[in-house]
Amino acid sequence: MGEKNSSKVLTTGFGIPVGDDQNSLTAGNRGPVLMQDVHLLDKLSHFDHERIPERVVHAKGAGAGGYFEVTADVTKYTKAKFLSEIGKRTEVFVRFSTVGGEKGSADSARDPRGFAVKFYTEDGNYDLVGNNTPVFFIRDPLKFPDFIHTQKRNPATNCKDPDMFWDFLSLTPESIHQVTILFSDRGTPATYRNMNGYSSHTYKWYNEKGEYFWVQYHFKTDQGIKNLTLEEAEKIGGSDPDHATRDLYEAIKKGDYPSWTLEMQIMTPEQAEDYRFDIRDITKVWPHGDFPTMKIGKLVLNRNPTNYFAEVEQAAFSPANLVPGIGISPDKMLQGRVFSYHDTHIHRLGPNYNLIPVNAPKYSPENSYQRDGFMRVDANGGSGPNYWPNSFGGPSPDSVYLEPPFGVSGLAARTLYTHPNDDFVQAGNLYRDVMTDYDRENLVGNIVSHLSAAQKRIQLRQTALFFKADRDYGSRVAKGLELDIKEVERLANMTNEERARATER
Ligand code: HEM
Repeated sequence: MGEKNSSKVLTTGFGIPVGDDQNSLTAGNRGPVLMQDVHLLDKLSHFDHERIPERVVHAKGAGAGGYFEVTADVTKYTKAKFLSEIGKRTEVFVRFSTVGGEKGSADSARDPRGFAVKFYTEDGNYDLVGNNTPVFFIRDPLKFPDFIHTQKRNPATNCKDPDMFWDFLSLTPESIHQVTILFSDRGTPATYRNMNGYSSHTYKWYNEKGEYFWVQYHFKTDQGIKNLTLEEAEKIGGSDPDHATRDLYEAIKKGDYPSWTLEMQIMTPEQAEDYRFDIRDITKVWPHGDFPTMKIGKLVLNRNPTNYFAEVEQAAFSPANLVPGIGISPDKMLQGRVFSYHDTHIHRLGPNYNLIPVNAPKYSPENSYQRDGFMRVDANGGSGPNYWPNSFGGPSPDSVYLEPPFGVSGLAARTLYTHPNDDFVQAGNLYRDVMTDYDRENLVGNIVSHLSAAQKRIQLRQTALFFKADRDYGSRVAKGLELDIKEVERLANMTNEERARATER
């Protein structure tokens, strides 16, 4: 198998040759075992400590290596070096995932899919940690832990719970756009190769002159979008729960390398100011009619990991890993995310997780004054200075890498989010204008099949939201659930607070 055992003599973890790996050291041929069987103790102890915490979300996933190639000149928008010329290639590592399930859960689950890309650039690692959906359920990071709790298991039964799932979503009307995508067949992609990836958030690009732009990333699959129907997903979930993981591995193994075309939406700050949708609101898209996409590159996956744990399980992505030329936007969800990933990686992998080969920069030296900590397994900065400023020739900051200054304003307060457009218009447009009759039929069927397991009052509250997005949409769900359509309409006409009160237990 591996190169490591090339000497062919089995050793302990400390390299000491082992004479017998089948029979413990015992007193007499039937035991008991002697405490001095250090090989047995070492082997059992290492096994006892094999598991690390799984990711709190996105625990089940598959990964692969490859490259990103630039196909258009974007230097007037960004000074990011890896995007600096047509034809330039950058090594990447990509991990796809489901969100709510555990590490052993089925790849076919109805769930958004994670689409995380690590670019190993000459200015350090840039992570774009997106999903296969252009929007999200919530727009405030304060809601994220509660939202995720409802997608996981009931604290008493330890089972998935449709009441929790729909209770939270129906009390969180801004989720309607993402819920509509999730319950379409796009909620169950056929494979990881057959789905798009999106930044979902708005990010900032800035150029050499210090001018900045708001951007959204769209990785469009070159394999074509393919989804599973509810029946297909349920069948595969039972018979082959790792189908998407295997599909990715097998395709790359046989040289059928999957690829995605990166298309960008780009907006000037002036255009953003009076734009009809809030560019900081991750529950909204920028309709392509307003901002057409521009093709700028190609992402190709052509290398399977040789060891899953080493590369995929230990991969640690973070929206905080940005390179000069790319910044975050004032989207408060994104602000929350730039804290959360580093924090969770320390819990999952330890404070030196940045030195694990899949996470370490490959094409720029790590020149920091960070030292020590658990599992600092490299030279730890050797004898060089461990503080700044110093006059011993240590690395120094260079202002050329600073992000240009940007303005922020406003009164600090915990205020209810308001914006002239409402949360239902884009979900309604998606239902009416983008979906086909077949899509709408499956959407309603998928919702009815899931929502029917929740309490009646929750069904009513959620169906009122579908109704607010589109009358036909809400009416068809109501019919499928055998709800009183008059009651649904009455709830739809209430404010969110009134609706919540009217449907309390
Ligand atoms: C405030 C909102 C959010 C918070 C606090 C949050 C937090 C987290 C955490 C703690 C992890 C586990 C990371 C690990 O253990 O390696 C994670 C994984 C992930 N999140 Fe989020 N998340 C948020 C929103 C989002 C959004 C909006 C997206 C997509 C646009 C997203 C995409 C991902 C992906 C793709 C992964 C898996 C990365 C991998 O493959 O290792 N998350 N998130």
